[in-house]
Amino acid sequence: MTGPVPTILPVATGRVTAAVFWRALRRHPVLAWTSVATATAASGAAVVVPILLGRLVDLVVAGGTVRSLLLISAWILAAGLVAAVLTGVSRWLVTEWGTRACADLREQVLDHALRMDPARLEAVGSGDVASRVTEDVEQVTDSVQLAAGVFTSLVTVVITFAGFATLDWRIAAAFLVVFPVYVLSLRRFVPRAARLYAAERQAAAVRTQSLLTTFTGARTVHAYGMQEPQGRRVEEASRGAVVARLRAVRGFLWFANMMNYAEAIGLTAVLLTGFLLVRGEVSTVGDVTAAALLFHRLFGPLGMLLISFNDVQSAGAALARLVGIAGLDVPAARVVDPAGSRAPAGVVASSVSHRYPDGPTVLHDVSIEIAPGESLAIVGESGAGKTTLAAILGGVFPATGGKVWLGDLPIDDLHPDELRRLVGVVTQEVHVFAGTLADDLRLAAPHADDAQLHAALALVGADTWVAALPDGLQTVVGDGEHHLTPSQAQQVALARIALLDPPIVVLDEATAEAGSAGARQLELASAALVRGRTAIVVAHRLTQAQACDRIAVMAHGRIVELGSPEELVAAGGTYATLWSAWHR
Ligand SMILES: Nc1ncnc2c1ncn2[C@@H]1O[C@H](COP(=O)(O)OP(=O)(O)OP(=O)(O)O)[C@@H](O)[C@H]1O
Repeated sequence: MTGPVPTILPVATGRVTAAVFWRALRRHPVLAWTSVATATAASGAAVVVPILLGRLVDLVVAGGTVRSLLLISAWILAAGLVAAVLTGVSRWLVTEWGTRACADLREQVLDHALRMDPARLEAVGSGDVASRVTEDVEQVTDSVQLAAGVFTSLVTVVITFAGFATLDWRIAAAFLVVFPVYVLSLRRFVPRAARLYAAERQAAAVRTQSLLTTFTGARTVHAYGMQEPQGRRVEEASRGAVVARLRAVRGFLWFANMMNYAEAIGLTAVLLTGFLLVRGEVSTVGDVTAAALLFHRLFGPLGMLLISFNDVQSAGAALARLVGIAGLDVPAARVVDPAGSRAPAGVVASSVSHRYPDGPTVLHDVSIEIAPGESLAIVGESGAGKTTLAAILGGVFPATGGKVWLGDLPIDDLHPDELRRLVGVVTQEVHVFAGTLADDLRLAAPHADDAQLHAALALVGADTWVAALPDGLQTVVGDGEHHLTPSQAQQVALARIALLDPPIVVLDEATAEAGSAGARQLELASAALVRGRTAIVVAHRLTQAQACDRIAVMAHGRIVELGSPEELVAAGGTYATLWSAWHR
């Protein structure tokens, strides 16, 4: 049915990352052009200030009049003011531009992460995805300010260098001695930084994964007394992240030092050349002063550009990981016709087999046909493959072999939205989302009104305890809020399915969590949900199986008995033995 599931999420190449980011930037042309225009005007106005200061020096040396000194001072003031205002405006525009581009990308990444094939998500572990949609998104968003700085610095460098060259080309040429220092430092730093930052982000992802595994498996960790080895694993992952971070910082400090050397060399070269030119009377003290001031002005943004290579590399690594998710081949969003979803539909499995990544085959050649409106119970020993088969029939993940049809449609061809409208699944892991109970229920049916929510709760027998909640449907539930018992959480999950009202339901041990009083209640809730639908029920309680039209008995990944409860009891096989034991 599907090939092996890749076990790592892709990271985009530099070219793809740049192309995607460029596309995101181009989506806002007005902001783009106004940003470029104001940044150029701001830099132009700022370059005028040192040039006018040079004039002022020459005027003082030549003994100019007070009026001419005041006039030039007024121009300096005006140019400085214009430069300051325009710089502020351009920074705001560039930040706005970058923020919008990042927001587009973030939405795309989140959308792709949510639409990802669950089998792939399971294979790669949710830690990697979590770290990408949290830490990497945060890093890229934080880098917008940096990118705005880089952009304005770039414009400043170009405009200032042009101003520099108009003063005296020899001084401009002297300034060029800084470039060999820059080039050599960059050539050494850039490839190292790429490696160091990628390693740093990877180590952070490993740490997140290790923490998530520990928290989500906290009960198992406690139950098996695994606190110490698990703690060691987390500690190792954290140490790995710290070491990777320190390596990256050391690499950066070396580079920052090289930038300071370059500044000293550049300023010495400019002043020395200026001194020789003034002595040879080919240039004025004012021009050299202006050149030194321009150099000083140039060095700030130039240093910013080079030093931010550090952060640009780091943000680039994060961006590449985001683009890796944004580029995943996930089904496109489509509007589904809700009217078509309630038509009766059967389920057919043909030669379905399955193996989890790196595991043995746990389902072997399972074929079964469930007619529209028929209910099928799956029973069998622990590990027989009941949950796996139910999950595959419910489209939770695809089988590694064989084919499944829901109604006339191969399950692989169904868009996730269509799939969810066609089949409602309650797995063993029910989750109560943080928020009001009403919000939790409306996840399944966003437009349901309170009366519909109450009706769904009544159907699954939850109306009494919901009525007793402090704020009824508006009670805030979830972690750290009003606690729902496992059986209440199961009922909420069942009520969500009732609201979704799909023609097919897959209920996997919906009664397993509860004590015997609650179990009976949940059994009734499941039975209410099964009525009038095609149903696949993984049944641990045989009374639940007995209420279904047919029962499939599984052992070692195969269906070993199949028939109505009466037929199976009469056949005197495995089910008959189980039933008589249950009855006793
Ligand atoms: N996510 C998984 N990764 C690897 N192996 C798995 C996974 N889930 C189940 N298995 C293995 O697949 C086999 C079938 O498991 P499955 O949960 O489908 O059986 P089951 O009959 O539902 O058992 P139970 O009643 O205990 O839930 C078992 O050997 C189990 O260890």
